[in-house]
Amino acid sequence: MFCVIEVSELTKRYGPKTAVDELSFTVRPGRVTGFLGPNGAGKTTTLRILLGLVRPTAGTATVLGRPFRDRPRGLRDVGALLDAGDVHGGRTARGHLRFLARGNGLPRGRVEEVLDEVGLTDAAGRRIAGYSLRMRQRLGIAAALLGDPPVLVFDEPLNGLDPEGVWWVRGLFRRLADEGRTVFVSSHLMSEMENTADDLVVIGRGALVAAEPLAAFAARAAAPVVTVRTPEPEALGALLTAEGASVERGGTTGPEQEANELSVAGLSVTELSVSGLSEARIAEVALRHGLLILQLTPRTPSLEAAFRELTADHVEHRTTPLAPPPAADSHHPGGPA
Ligand SMILES: Nc1ncnc2c1ncn2[C@@H]1O[C@H](COP(=O)(O)OP(=O)(O)OP(=O)(O)O)[C@@H](O)[C@H]1O
Repeated sequence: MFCVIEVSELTKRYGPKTAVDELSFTVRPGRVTGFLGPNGAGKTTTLRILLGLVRPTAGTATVLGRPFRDRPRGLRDVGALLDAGDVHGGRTARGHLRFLARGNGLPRGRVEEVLDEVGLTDAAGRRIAGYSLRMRQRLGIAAALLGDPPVLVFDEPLNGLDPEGVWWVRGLFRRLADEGRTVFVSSHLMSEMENTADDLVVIGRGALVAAEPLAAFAARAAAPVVTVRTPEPEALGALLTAEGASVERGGTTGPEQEANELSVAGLSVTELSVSGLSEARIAEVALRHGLLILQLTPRTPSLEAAFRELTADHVEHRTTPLAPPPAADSHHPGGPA
């Protein structure tokens, strides 16, 4: 299978801090791939390495088979939005895009096309300093589209967009992917990717957590769990496990806490969390063995909850303020390593 972006054993250390940790994944064309991870997971660092702005400590990151630094075609090969705030505020949007077009040997007419595409034509003569974050995001997307590139990389492009803007960006990504381009989009929110991405690359603390189609991630990580309340947890639990389910035992309530007929019978009730079997199958197993079930409640965790759970061990707890990044090998845009 041809993969446009290939990251292999990539590591980036800043002093004692490992920002990216032996990370390997691939990104395919014709798909929108979400690059997900909690804040500080290493997404921006990975994207900056991919775009040749930061040098890795070890490993490789290639675009179309070569490191980005070795690509002379610039914006014609890869369009990127890294930081929407990283533009000269004194320029107009049109001036900024013309400057980029000139530097990349692109025709001037292309500037008007992308301004129109992102809906900035009317505001194109205004200084960028007066732009809202939303307008800057659109301008950043226009710059990424300028060279009509086959590969597009966006760092948190939905940040600061209103619902209409999010809807528009989603449509744009879909169209770009449908045209056969590679669209790689980072976010720290699964809710943003849920209706946007075809594939997911999930990282935590710089390391890979999952790389698979969104549908596979949903089926695996957000599989339905059935809560079963029963006075016969051992027997039922063993039977369900034998049927292939995975069973977790929850709390038990005694007869005095059960405000129903069971309190009369003097039974304690235990809650089991069962995954891997439907409620109908669970009920059928219980019936077949004459076991009493009091309640069967299916629940499907949200994808956001599944993502948070998966990356919970990988969340960086910033209890002390971060030291400003060193000037060399800057984390901030505009300072290639
Ligand atoms: N230049 C730098 N110097 C020191 N540490 C850095 C530098 N750049 C990034 N880091 C650290 O590396 C880790 C990964 O940061 P990175 O910005 O890549 O994460 P992220 O997933 O993009 O998170 P966010 O969404 O918060 O930007 C963080 O702990 C960050 O503080």
